[in-house]
Amino acid sequence: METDHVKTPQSLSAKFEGSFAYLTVRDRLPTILTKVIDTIHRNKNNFFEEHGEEGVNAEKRAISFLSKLRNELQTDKPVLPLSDDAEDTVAWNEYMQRQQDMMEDRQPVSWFKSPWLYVECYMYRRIQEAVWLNPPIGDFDVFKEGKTQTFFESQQAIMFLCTHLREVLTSMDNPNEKQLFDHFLKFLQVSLWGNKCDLSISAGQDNSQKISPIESLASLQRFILVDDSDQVWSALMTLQGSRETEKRGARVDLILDNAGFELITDLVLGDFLVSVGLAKEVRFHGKSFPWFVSDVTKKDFDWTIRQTMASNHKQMSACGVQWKRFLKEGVWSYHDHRFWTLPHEFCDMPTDAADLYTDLQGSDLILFKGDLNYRKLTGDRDWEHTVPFARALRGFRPAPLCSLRTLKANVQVGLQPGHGEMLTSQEPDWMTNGKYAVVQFFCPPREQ
Ligand SMILES: O=P(O)(O)OC[C@@]1(O)O[C@H](CO)[C@@H](O)[C@@H]1O
Ligand SMILES: [Mn+2]
Repeated sequence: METDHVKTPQSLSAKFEGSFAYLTVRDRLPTILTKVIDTIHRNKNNFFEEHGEEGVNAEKRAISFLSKLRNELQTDKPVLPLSDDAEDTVAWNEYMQRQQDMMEDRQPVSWFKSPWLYVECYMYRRIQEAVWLNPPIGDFDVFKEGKTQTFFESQQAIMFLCTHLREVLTSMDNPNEKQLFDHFLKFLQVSLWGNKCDLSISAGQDNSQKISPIESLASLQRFILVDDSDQVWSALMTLQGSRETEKRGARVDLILDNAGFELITDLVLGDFLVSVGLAKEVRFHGKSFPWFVSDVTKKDFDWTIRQTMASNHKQMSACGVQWKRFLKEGVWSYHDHRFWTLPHEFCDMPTDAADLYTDLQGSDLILFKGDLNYRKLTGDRDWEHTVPFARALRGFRPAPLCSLRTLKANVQVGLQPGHGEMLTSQEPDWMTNGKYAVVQFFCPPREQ
């Protein structure tokens, strides 16, 4: 639904030589494929132990499939239809046709000529195809090792955060609105910066782990380019006391991004919201297969809660126990939908995943974590920086929503005139260096 006078710009693409999209497709994606191949190879003995010769054959076939894929990418071959028969195969192949229909001069859809968002998502789906086509290793998560490692590397920061949360919750006896808001802001910002990288915010660079993630927030404030936190707060506050008969608080949907430290920051935020009555329900949405290296799947979600429960650190394990209880009581729930691992822009959701859109319409606040979700919200297009966020959403308006995102791709809307230009002149890579962030909110207008 195009309601505004601003024309929808073209998609970012590797066809623009030298662009961030181009460099990603040329350098980053083949490197990721090489690492995946290496991971599968290193697990050869495990596959043999579990499945005998069949496991080794599966390993060989998957590696040969992925090497071929890497070659197709590097030589800009036409993108191929998927050949497995998963739940989403038809949707992917239809989308490829849609891309084909948009190509100029009937050129084939290919890695360096088609939209970056599409080809990058497609690569992760092809990696999964390699696994699914080889049933003995069909359950293998090629990114699991990395996700586990980042979780263990950020133990110190996780302990700080869990301790802080438990202290806040036990010390808050009848807090006033101002106190509640201050704490809310902190947990929201920790979740925001959790997206910066998978290591801890406080001590990612060295290993000293002296500063708590909470203490670093003040110094990071100036890097938040758009901060609509007060509107997020208002969205939550309108639900306070407005439903006398129901339990107080909002239904919050948290569209997760990465596992490791970021997931912990999201769980801590979800815990805070529910524990202080700002939310009556938190629904976490993850991916249904391994995606973009570090994204959360159901297995990662469950594993993280189990690990947290099993910690020797008292406050950390107390958090894990509480989280398990929230899930058991249904106050928290985990959901996945195949749409989150399709290449579509979110404005396609009403037509291409109507059930998910209807589901999200029941939310009081949707929090979208991370860079890829921002790219999908805005269609990964070459927008002017001053275009309003509402315009870039192009009719995607299921409920009040907010993007919590550190900038790692060159799309940014909703800035004040001149702001983007100033940043470009001072720091040409401000959109991709992960230093900056946005808390960008949109509320659909009320029905007449
Ligand atoms: O969504 P996330 O985890 O914040 O970031 C995903 C990401 O690392 O992958 C893409 C680059 O290949 C970019 O969208 C972004 O930099
Ligand atoms: Mn991610």
